[in-house]
Amino acid sequence: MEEELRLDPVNMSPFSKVVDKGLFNKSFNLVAARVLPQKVGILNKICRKDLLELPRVKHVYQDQDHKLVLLNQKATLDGTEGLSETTKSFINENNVKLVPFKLNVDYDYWRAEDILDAILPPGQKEEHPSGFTAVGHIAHMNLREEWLPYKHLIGQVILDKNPSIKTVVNKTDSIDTKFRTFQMEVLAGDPDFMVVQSESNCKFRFDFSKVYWNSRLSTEHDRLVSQFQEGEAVCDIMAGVGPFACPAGKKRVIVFANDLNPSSYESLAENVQINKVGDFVKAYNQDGREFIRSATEELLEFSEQETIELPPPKKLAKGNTMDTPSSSSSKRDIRIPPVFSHYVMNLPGSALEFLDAFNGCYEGKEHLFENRSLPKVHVHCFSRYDPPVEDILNRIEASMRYRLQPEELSLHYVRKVAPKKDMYCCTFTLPKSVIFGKK
Ligand SMILES: C[S@@+](CC[C@H](N)C(=O)[O-])C[C@H]1O[C@@H](n2cnc3c(N)ncnc32)[C@H](O)[C@@H]1O
Repeated sequence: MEEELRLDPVNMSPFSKVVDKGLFNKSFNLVAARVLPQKVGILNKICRKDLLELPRVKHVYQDQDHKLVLLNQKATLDGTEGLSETTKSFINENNVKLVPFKLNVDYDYWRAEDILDAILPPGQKEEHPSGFTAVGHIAHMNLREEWLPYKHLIGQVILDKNPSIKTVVNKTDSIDTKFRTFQMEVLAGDPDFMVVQSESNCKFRFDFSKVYWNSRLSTEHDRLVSQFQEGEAVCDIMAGVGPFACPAGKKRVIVFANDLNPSSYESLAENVQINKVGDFVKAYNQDGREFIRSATEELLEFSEQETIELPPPKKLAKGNTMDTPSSSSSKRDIRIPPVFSHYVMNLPGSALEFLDAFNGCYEGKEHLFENRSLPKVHVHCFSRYDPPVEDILNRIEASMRYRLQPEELSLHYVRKVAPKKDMYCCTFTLPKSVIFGKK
């Protein structure tokens, strides 16, 4: 088992905004075996268990024409304790001298957890706040009230110990705004909120203080995108900055992506460009309820006029072409379908209430589905019930005015957002009587 150096509590006022790094200079008294350089290899081999094995600490040092090999922390200078019989014999047979060794470490040596454990008052140690969510160069923390007096110290430690982090912020309220953004306070670093975040093989640029982004949803983004097929059309009604839309566009899925927040819309449009999916993804800035209807009509018009012309397959070395699903056929155009195959609604606090907009959205257009499946809806929601099915079926019915049978609803658990609040994705096929019925 690896040994650890221990850092005792340091005395620092919670109100100091700057960590006194000098307080973390520590010396540890150890014992070293002074051996000839040619003996280091054999010592390392046969006495390994008795040598110092500490993360981020080298255990062999030069001492004139000899080497000093550090022994484990239990070893005593007279060689009587903390060493195995093999090591003791090696020491005797080779006339090895044991000498005192002072190991000095400083602030740079310690991990963020060690430093925070030493600064913060004793309590539930495992809950000391060294964890954060990274969004681009921003470390996003959600500090509990008891740590707030130390927030600037915590921020500095996080900044110092994570080279890719340039800004540390703390969430100062719960998310309840219309656009699912939250107030934040800079604890350390530059007040720069413009980030570039990678996900699903795409890059997303956005202002983290103005739009919604949650890196914990990456699996959910990938899960839904994997259900979309090349050439299908997807209506992403609450698209944010494009974490469903851009990866889907890369798969040559046609996406109408919308967000009501003007800042999200701007970033969405920019991310479409950054990820070079402009042939497949169109960005909109409307209310979701109106968008369900307007996008459904616009897609039909669009499909009657246009096809998407794909660039010729990329040339590879020796004249081979890159083999993609559609480059195997000689046809290079993708026909735009007249109907959406999927509607995505990721606004878990209220998206179920938007389902009424599907009533009559394909009224008089039954013929469009003669050779196609009816569209699927993937709508996210929260539920406080366990099991949640009845609660969700009731809410779908209240909004869509149609009672789904339990077997018509596929419920995917996404994540826990609070002790009694889970997020789900409900997937179901839009019933004929809903979409072909009256508005
Ligand atoms: C939970 S976020 C999800 C964003 C994105 N789909 C994702 O997975 O990261 C919900 C989004 O819905 C947008 N929004 C809120 N109300 C809306 C509405 N009435 N119509 C359309 N979008 C809305 C917010 O601006 C926010 O970007």
